[in-house]
Amino acid sequence: MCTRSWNTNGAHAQTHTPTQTNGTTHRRRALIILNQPFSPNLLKRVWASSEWHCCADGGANRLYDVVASGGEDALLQYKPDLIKGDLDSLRPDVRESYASQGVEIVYDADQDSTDLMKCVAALQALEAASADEPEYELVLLGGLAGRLDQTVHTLSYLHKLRKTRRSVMAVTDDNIGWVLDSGKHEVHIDHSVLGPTCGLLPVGVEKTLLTTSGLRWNLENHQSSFDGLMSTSNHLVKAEEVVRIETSNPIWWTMELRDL
Ligand SMILES: Nc1ncnc2c1ncn2[C@@H]1O[C@H](COP(=O)(O)OP(=O)(O)OP(=O)(O)O)[C@@H](O)[C@H]1O
Ligand SMILES: Cc1ncc(C[n+]2csc(CCO)c2C)c(N)n1
Repeated sequence: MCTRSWNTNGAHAQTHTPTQTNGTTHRRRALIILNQPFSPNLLKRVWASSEWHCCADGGANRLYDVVASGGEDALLQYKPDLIKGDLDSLRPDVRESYASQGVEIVYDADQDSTDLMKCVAALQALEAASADEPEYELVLLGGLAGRLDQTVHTLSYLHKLRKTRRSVMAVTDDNIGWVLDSGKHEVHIDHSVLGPTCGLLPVGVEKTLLTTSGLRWNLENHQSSFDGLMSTSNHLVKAEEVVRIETSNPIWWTMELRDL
């Protein structure tokens, strides 16, 4: 059984059993900022709940533009740990500002992998260097809207990442979503932040059998496929704090995010 939620303190994703260190629950979260617009409120929330902050190439422009109006103090408060990519989108003024603050900027010329993949590789290297520490939960800021090829890349990449990472989610001003692996899931819903709409999207699988509770339109051992029934424009039910989903194959779960 996997349990997850998004609460008012920021992204809170939990799958399986959290690691216990000296009797206390220890989770750490990594944030990768992609090159897509986001509101200052959303940034505040996901930044505060993350320990490692990385910008994928032009994601650094987005961070800088949201933060720079707050002056030097804000720039220092929102200083990323790493900027990485082929750096064809990073603006010279942004590069200069972060370089002068001592931010690590890594150029990776590979044209067979995206800037998002390059940043995930950096996170994996960081984790490999402290193998006794628990894996980071990963939050992507952006990636679910904008260019269709990039958006489908996000869907595909997270579908593949489920095999090697326990917890990855993508958040934008309008949506939050992640891949539910085959099995049973509980999603704890904070209705002040999430809804009203949600979707169960069988992308990357031929078909799946779905059983749900807590939704306006529930399914009972019902086949869903890209070619057949897709549960889009479904609704979270206000009276229900938990949505339960059983799926025979991996699917994308998405929820609408209310204005923060
Ligand atoms: N229009 C978009 N829609 C959705 N996601 C995007 C979009 N543009 C960029 N991204 C995400 O932000 C990351 C950084 O993007 P950036 O614009 O800096 O580089 P890019 O050259 O467009 O992307 P890449 O080099 O990865 O193909 C991308 O890897 C992708 O995950
Ligand atoms: C079959 C195939 N299609 C597209 C690309 C292009 N591409 C994919 S990732 C990437 C990096 C962008 O920073 C680029 C240019 C490729 N290499 N191979």
